[in-house]
Amino acid sequence: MAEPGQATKQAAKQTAKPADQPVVVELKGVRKSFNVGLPNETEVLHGIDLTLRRGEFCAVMGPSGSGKSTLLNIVGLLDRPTQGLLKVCGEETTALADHALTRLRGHSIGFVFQFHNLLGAFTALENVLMPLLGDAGFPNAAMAERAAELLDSVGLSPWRNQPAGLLSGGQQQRVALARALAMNPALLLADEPTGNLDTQSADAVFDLLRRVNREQGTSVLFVTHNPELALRCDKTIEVVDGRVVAQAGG
Ligand SMILES: Nc1ncnc2c1ncn2[C@@H]1O[C@H](COP(=O)(O)OP(=O)(O)OP(=O)(O)O)[C@@H](O)[C@H]1O
Repeated sequence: MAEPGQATKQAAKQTAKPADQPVVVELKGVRKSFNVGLPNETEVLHGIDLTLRRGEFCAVMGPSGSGKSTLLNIVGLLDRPTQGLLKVCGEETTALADHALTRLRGHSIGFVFQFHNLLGAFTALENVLMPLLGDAGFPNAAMAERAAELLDSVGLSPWRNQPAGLLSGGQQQRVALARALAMNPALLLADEPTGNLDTQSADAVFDLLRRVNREQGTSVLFVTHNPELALRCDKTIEVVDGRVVAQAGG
């Protein structure tokens, strides 16, 4: 069992990415409360500052209930901060209308979750096609080709016509990653994508994330409870009780 802070200290020793890359995500004093105005109002994030640059791969660690998913939901524009500033891909988001947030999210952000939310009765290929469809009712040849390429890039070409529900957990997570990459997002948010997998499958999914990050310059926020995987990231932040208590690397 790693000591608290060990992962962040060791990550600091790793080589940092160049600091002159453009900023993809910037949070300043972000606070989040739930049940605002009700007797059970609770502040879960207490003023988070965070900068993520193009091509940076940042682990987010911290105990259960510390606010990691809440933070990812805010960065992913699925939820709004109660206070503070959030810039995504250079756009200040806090004053944006819902439809503008949806547009920015769709073009700039890919999500991979612990429970990958694939449609089990649909094939691997169909799952990857979903975000490419947009308003189109049916996929065109270019969409089908892109989905096939994405599945190939995660090593799943032979399984493209398998119903997703029949694939192994690791394979399903790779389909989820291919789906998240469909729109070529600048930012990938991964909330414990390896949490449900055996060590070998977790390593394979992590290696894929790392490869995408290195080859395409995708910035990644990667929530994990696994200190060994955190050590392989460019930087690590530790969130405890809604505050960033340690930051290393970057
Ligand atoms: N919609 C909500 N309404 C009220 N409280 C919430 C809501 N979502 C999260 N919380 C609370 O916010 C706190 C932080 O939750 P969050 O899921 O962000 O933690 P976490 O660090 O991701 O935990 P885990 O590692 O277990 O996934 C918890 O106390 C949780 O109960």
